[in-house]
This record gives sequence, C-alpha cells and structure tokens, in this order.
Amino acid sequence: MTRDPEDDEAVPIILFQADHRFDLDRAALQKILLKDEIKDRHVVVLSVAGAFRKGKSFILDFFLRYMYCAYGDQTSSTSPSAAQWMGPTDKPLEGFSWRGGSERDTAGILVWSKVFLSRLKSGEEVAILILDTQGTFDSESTMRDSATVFALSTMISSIQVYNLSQNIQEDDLQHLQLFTEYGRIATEQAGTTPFQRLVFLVRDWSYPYEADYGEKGGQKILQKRLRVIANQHPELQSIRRHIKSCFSDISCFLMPHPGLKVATNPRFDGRLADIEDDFKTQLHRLAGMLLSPENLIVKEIGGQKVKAKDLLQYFDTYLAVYSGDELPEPKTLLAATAEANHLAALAAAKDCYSSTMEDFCGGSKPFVNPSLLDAEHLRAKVEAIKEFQGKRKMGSEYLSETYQVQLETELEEMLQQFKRFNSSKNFFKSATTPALFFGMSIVCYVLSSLFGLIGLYPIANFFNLAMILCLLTLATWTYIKYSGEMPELGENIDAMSISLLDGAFKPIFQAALSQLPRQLTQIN
Ligand SMILES: Nc1nc2c(ncn2[C@@H]2O[C@H](COP(=O)(O)OP(=O)(O)OP(=O)(O)O)[C@@H](O)[C@H]2O)c(=O)[nH]1
Ligand SMILES: [Mg+2]
Repeated sequence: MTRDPEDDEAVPIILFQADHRFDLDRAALQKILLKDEIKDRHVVVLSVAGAFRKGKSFILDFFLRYMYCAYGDQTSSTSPSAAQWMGPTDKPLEGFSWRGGSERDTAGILVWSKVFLSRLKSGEEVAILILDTQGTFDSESTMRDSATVFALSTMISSIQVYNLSQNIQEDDLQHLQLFTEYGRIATEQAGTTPFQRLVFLVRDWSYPYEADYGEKGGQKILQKRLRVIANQHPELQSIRRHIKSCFSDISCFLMPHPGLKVATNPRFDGRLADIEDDFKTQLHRLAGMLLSPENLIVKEIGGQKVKAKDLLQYFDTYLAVYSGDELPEPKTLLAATAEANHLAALAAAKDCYSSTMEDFCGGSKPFVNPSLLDAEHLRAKVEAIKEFQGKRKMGSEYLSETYQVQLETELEEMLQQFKRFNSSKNFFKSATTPALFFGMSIVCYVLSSLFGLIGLYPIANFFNLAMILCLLTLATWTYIKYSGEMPELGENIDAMSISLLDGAFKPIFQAALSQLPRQLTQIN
C-alpha cells in the first residue's frame, strides 16, 4: 500500500498552548479512532519520546514506510524485506515533520491519520497507531511540560521508544524515573507495572567494539546500566528499581551514526542514498523488532485490553488530571533540591523554637505569666530564625525569604498553641465555670427563700428553677471534665460562663464600684 498524499498526514491531537497548557483536539482524534473499521479493534500504540532534536520524527517516518509496506495487506503475517519497505534510494523522507537545525520542531503530540490494520497470530484484529511527541528540554518548555508529554505518551502507548543520544546516561535514567512517576501517579496504578514495553533507542552509538549495534549489544549495555548491585549507592538502586517496576518489558537497541550528510547537511532531504549502510541495516532490524506482526503488543490499561474507541476516553481523563491541580509540580533538579534544603532548615528551626519553649512552659512546667511567655517567644523566635539563616541552602535569596516568612507564620501558630496550653494550666481560669455556677445557684437559693418568705411565690419559684438549672449545668460540666466525653458541650459551657462574666457580672460590679465612693461620701 502506498501513502495517500491527500488523506494521510500527521494530525496534532495534544496541542501545546502558549500559556503552557495542553489541549486535546477531541474532534480530530474522534475522526481517526471512531471510524467503523477501527473503533472496535484493540489498539497497538507506538510512540517515540525523548530529548528534542535527536531524530525522533526522522526515524518515525521510516517506521511509517515500514507500516505502509507491512500492513498494506491486512492478511500479511510476515515482516517485509529491507528492499521492499525502504523503497527507492532517491526518495525524500516524508511523514511527520522533521528537519535539521537547532530549534525544536515538533510540538504537542501528533498521531498519523492512517491507522494500520493487522491480524495477530492469535487471530485478534488490531489497529496500529503511530505517535510523534514534542521533545523534552527545549528552551520553550518547562519541566512540567516535558514531564506531561513524556508521561502522557507513555501512558497511552503500548510500545514507548525512549530516544537517546550516544549513550544511556544517569541523567537519562533520572528523567525517565521522574516522568514515569509523573505518569504512574496520574494512573494511580501503584503496586502493579503500569506501563508495557520500553525500548531505549541509543542513537549514534560509537562503541561497537564494546557492544555490537542492534538489540544484542543493546541488551548488554542495558544490563550494565540497570544493574542493581550490593554496594551501590541506595539512590542509584532506587532509580533502577523504580524503572524496572514501571514497565513489563524493557529492551535496548544501539543505532550507528547515520553519516555526516544526515547530521550536518542542511540540504539533506532524507533520501537513503545519503545515509550510511550500517544505519540502514540496523534500521531494518529495529523496524522489525518494534513493528513486525509477531512483535506487536496490544495496549492494556489495568490489565484490560484497550479498544480504539476507549482510547479517546483515556486521553480525555489523563489530560484532565494533568490540567488540574491535584498532581505535584515536577521540578528541575535545582528547584527540587533547593526546596528540600529549605524544608529541612525550616524543620530544624521549628525544632529549635519548640525545644526552647518546651523548656520554658512545656507539659512539666507550671502556669507562666502570659507576658513572660511573650518575651520568651520573642527570644526563641530570634534563635530559630538564626538557626534557619545559618543553615547552608541552595536556591535564590527570594526562595529563602519566602521560607523565612513561612517560618515566622508557623512560629506564631506554635505560640498560640503554647499559650492555649499554658492558660489551661491556670487553676483560677479553669475554676471560673464551677465557681460561677455554684455562686449563681447559692444566690438563686437565697433569693428564692427571701421571695418565698414575703409571699412572692411566682418569683421564688423562678429563682428556684434557675438554681436547679445552675446545679444541673454544674453537674454536667463536672461529668464532662471527669469523663472526657462531649468535649464540645464542655467548651460551650465554658464559653457561656465567660460571656456571662464579661457581659453581665463585670458591668454590674463595675457599676457598683463606681457608686461606692458616692455612697461613702453621702454616709460621711
Ligand atoms: N546525529 C544524528 N542525527 C540524526 C539522526 N537521525 C536524524 N538525525 C538528524 O537530526 C535532525 C533532527 O531530526 P528530527 O527528526 O526533526 O528530530 P526530533 O527529535 O523530532 O526534533 P524535535 O521535533 O525538535 O524534538 C535532522 O537534521 C536529522 O537529519 C541520527 O541517528 N543521528
Ligand atoms: Mg520531531
């Protein structure tokens, strides 16, 4: 089957917006996935992801040639020969947009509009989608953008090709760990292997004398890079364990350099004649390893095979998760380290404050005069800030200032707790409620007796009732304090007694006191 220049094209489905948002072009994706002959088939999704400007779109265009040749005839179950699928040597390479130069080309995620159909050995009818992705770490993308594209393409694909240049370096593994974790938390698949096949594709491999080009050499290098050994640093072990736990199958392929024309000639148009033979030989092997009928892998999510029509829903759901606020922000190494440094310094400063205050007014100490407590707080706060500032921290001045403001706010909150605790140790304060209600019940008793004596029985009964209410409240309060049950009711009773004192008794006392000198002068 040959490419139809009218209909077959790269269709942007995840659009990268200027404000760093990613939008799904639902209509475009629907048009591709909901075709009658496609929508009910299980899907195989191949995606290529990795750093920008490393030949991802270029190699995908060769994969497209392979696909047109291998899956033009649905019933074909064998892999085509290199001569069959690579085509004429002078044909420019077309398909997903690719070009030379140092500026990034692909943005967002694109899918090839032609969905290839095939029947697996098991007889299962599948639809094959090819995805091209925005490269990571270009100067226009934030860490979050890179992580989102990588994670999304990993979650959606059944075969993820991680395109690397020259070697598998530790930072490649660190980024893979970060991106897959970003994908894993979005799928909430902790405990299981959330993703399927991962292929490290090392471009421009220049050490064939150490490990041969192709899959075998790749396996040798991969084993070395992902090895977990006894005396390895725990951080290195954790990265390797994490990556292994995320994919059900991991392999590696070493590609030779394609030749200087490919890498440096601005007029190079992708024709095979300008590409080194070694590269073409390995390209044929790679295409077969990824895309020959016996190597296709059906996309599974949560152990269930995914149909083309379901994929639409997954795109929607995953993108919604990344557009929301519930996921943590992936950060650059420096930003993450600086944050960790500052958080540690903040915790140490809080510890320092807390132990000074504990020594002064902690659980084993008696009630302290509130003004002394305030003074001690100021001293402890200065000490804590000194401790915070004295710790060596990575990151900018601004970051330090932000964390210092946070520290000061948190110290004020801690002070309020110490104050509350301290005042609960004040015997007279805690005796206010029982004293008030007990006093009120005696006053009510006396008044009720007096009014009874002079025959004003309704008023006497009123005070009698008030006395009973006071005694009941007192009994309830005592029970609450003794049993620890219904603490809210206890707090309400305390609050009521304080407002009675402040709102009713204090003004009466003050009025009585202000009358006293006048009365005394009248008597004199
Ligand atoms: N050195 C080298 N260059 C390659 C290889 N494959 C392709 N190129 C060249 O790399 C350049 C970039 O190719 P693209 O396919 O556009 O790269 P990309 O990774 O898709 O780039 P972005 O879309 O910007 O992320 C082109 O000039 C290709 O000729 C390779 O294996 N090695
Ligand atoms: Mg590209």
